[in-house]
Amino acid sequence: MLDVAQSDALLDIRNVSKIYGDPEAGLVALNDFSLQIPRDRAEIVTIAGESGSGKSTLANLVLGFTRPTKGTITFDGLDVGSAGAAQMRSYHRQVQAVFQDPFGSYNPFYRVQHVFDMVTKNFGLAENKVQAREMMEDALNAVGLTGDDVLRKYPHQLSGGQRQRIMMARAYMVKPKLIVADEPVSMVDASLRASILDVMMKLRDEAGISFLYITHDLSTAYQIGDKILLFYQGTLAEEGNATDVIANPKHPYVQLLIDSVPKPDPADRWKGEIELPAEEELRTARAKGCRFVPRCPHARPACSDALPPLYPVGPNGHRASCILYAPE
Ligand SMILES: Nc1ncnc2c1ncn2[C@@H]1O[C@H](COP(=O)(O)OP(=O)(O)OP(=O)(O)O)[C@@H](O)[C@H]1O
Repeated sequence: MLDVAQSDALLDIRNVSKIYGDPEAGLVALNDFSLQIPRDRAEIVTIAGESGSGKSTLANLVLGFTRPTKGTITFDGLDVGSAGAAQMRSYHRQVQAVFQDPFGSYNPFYRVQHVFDMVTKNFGLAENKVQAREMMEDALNAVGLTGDDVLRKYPHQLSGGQRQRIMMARAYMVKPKLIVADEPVSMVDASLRASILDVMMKLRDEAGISFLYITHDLSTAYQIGDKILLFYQGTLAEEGNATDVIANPKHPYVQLLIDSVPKPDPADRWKGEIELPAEEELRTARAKGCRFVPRCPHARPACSDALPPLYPVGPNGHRASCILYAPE
């Protein structure tokens, strides 16, 4: 993966940690994380990992809903962690969000039209009603829907896939540079999932919109094929091109997750009598080592001394945070 120079990045996350509670001893939801999304080409960056691995924390940080404990997030030169209300307003024109089950928070008595009226009003998108309607049609067409079909309907009259596409259309209407999509496909079945992925890829390729795509589902990341980052308990375990990582995972956690590797060599296992700390202890700001030690078939004493850096393990920026790959 290319390491985009700071000035070239659209989104530039540098050494960001989010610690809940005491900064010295609290729970580390995200640990020393860096990511750059380039300005000159749109890409879909998949963030994957188990429940509690820090994915939503990252989404909330990027959206400015919560601030980093350490590190900086800049977008087009704006320091998202310290921006004021007016700056955040213009920021949210450029960075939109699509969440799972978005209609859960909408009034079921409003027609779909209301969702679009609100976004048009809030962001001052149109000069008049005719222009607003044209923009709605354009946005709905971009996600494979038409206005007459959906605008007059109530949320419960739509399928899960239609609701998600409507939320993509709503985000697209604002013409953002980045969409943070937190589990946009989790509520829908496999065939509709593919159609939402098609929408994301179309918006990437035709509208130049990048995505931070947060999911539990590795098969969708594989279909998209851009960059993937796999989190384990707030730390980045492995990153690279999705096809490389999924075909050839290197971090023992990612190997387990993908379950595509032969059983580890028994001779390689830690055989000594060691007392393993509770996993929550490994997440506190005082913890030093790799958080995967209690579950890792390759664990050795050095793994508890320090969290390994990301070592190169393959082409296209494929890197893994595991001492198995430390240079001799
Ligand atoms: N406001 C908060 N206060 C304290 N701890 C929190 C808070 N928000 C999240 N956490 C903790 O931070 C860790 C990461 O949570 P996060 O929601 O980012 O994980 P996730 O990967 O998005 O999980 P899921 O897939 O279940 O949504 C978890 O241990 C969670 O309990």
